[in-house]
Amino acid sequence: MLLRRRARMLRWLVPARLGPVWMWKVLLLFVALAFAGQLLGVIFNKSVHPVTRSIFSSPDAQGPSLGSCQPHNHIMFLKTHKTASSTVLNMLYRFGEEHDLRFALPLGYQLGYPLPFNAHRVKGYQGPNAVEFHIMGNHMRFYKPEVEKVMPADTFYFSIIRDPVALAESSFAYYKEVAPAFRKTKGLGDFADDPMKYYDPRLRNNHYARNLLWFDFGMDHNINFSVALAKHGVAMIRQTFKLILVSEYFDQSMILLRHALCWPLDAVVSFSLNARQQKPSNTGRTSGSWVGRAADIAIVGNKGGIPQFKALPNMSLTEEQREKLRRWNALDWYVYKAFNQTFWEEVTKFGHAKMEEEVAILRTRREELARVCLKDGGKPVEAHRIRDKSIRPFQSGLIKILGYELQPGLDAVTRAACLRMIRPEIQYKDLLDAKQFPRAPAAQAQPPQDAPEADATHRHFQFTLATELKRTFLKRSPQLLMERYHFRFSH
Ligand SMILES: Nc1ncnc2c1ncn2[C@@H]1O[C@H](COP(=O)(O)OS(=O)(=O)O)[C@@H](OP(=O)(O)O)[C@H]1O
Repeated sequence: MLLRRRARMLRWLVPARLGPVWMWKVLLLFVALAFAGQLLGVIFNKSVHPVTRSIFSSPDAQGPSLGSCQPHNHIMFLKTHKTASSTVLNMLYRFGEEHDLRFALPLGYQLGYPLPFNAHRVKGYQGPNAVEFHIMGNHMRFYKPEVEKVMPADTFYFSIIRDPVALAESSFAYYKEVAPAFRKTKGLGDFADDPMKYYDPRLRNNHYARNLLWFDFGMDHNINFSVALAKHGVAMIRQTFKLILVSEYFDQSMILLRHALCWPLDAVVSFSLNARQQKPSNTGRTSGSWVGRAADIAIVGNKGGIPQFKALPNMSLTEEQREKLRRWNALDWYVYKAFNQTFWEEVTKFGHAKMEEEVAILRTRREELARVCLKDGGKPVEAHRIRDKSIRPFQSGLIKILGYELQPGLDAVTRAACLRMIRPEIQYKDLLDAKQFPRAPAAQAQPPQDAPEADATHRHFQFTLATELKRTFLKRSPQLLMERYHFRFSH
């Protein structure tokens, strides 16, 4: 009796809770279809349209129409020092790599700098026009007859300049321990007050301290200033260089460059490379670069577990000292003013409204790419915070050169494109070198040939060498090592 009642209860409960069998069948069919759909979607997306998922293949990558031009691919960029030229070179590296172009790469890391350029400094050079080179852009002291041996006749020449005061700040911070004229000073203001007290034109590496732009363009940077001479220099530059970009108007420069080269928007979107760590000034003002205090210190080593400190150079400048620096760098100041004017004449020809519109598009695109590619919204970070050692920027002197960390979890295509945008110059050159000369020995294994220890490319050699020495030597005498190699380790 009791059993029968329980059985009746069960029969009532089960169908009521679980529903009829046909309903289960329909449900199962739905689940199976949904699963198959998901599976197909994944397979389809991965194997048929992998690229459509990447932000780099969105229509925004092309930017506003360029008309019916053909992209330039014979390009010579004179990479002037401390002018944002590494950011520009990164774009050339990216474009060349993506389009399988051939670079006129240096044997080491610079094209013979600071000696005037010689064609034999190019790796793989076999005589005039024997090999087709597309892009040349590493540091060199310009010397046209030799460049013309390497680059085809239809090459587009361009370069970049920066306000000589800002350039002096950047150069001072970077080459403080390298240029004798800077080494002896207490700070940049001290140098500006009386440059002749510290400057000896005969000393190696002092070109970093006076008319560095003029020097990089291949002219005599110690010659006394006269308007006639300066005009002649400007005319010489104009004869060869079709476009001179201005670091202070970097985004407008990129728009002019993109139209001159007929390149898609993404080719000129970049993240600033080689930036110094910003510091608040003691007056609360920043000068476009950091203005530190004499009391600022950097840890330069570790001796017996005790950190070793060194004072950071004093970078602060009064308005009077800024004016003195303009006078000291009078040739550069003249060049800057002349090409700044030319630049704005070009913008007028291009159209101010159109320029504003395209700059806004460029900035939006950069923000978009930064959000996708970079950790923490693209905030530059100190080298030792970058976990991937292969993308740590080179460190010079006591100041910190910042780099970027990639956003984790990117798909392979996006990651590769993002990585290109933040790969530091030295590592990028190595990568291109290895691609162009697959069986050749690594460049950094060679002893430096180009120039003295100040040569930025040799800094990498020093870095490599010092890294090897680090374990055995640093513990015993970090200070000695710092002085010998002029740089600070980024752990
Ligand atoms: N996009 C953009 N716009 C404006 N300024 C920029 C940009 N990218 C890099 N920079 C600044 O350029 C300075 C580094 O210049 P270079 O890369 O030419 O240096 S180097 O000669 O190759 O060492 C360095 O200047 P300082 O920070 O004043 O030292 C960079 O911050």
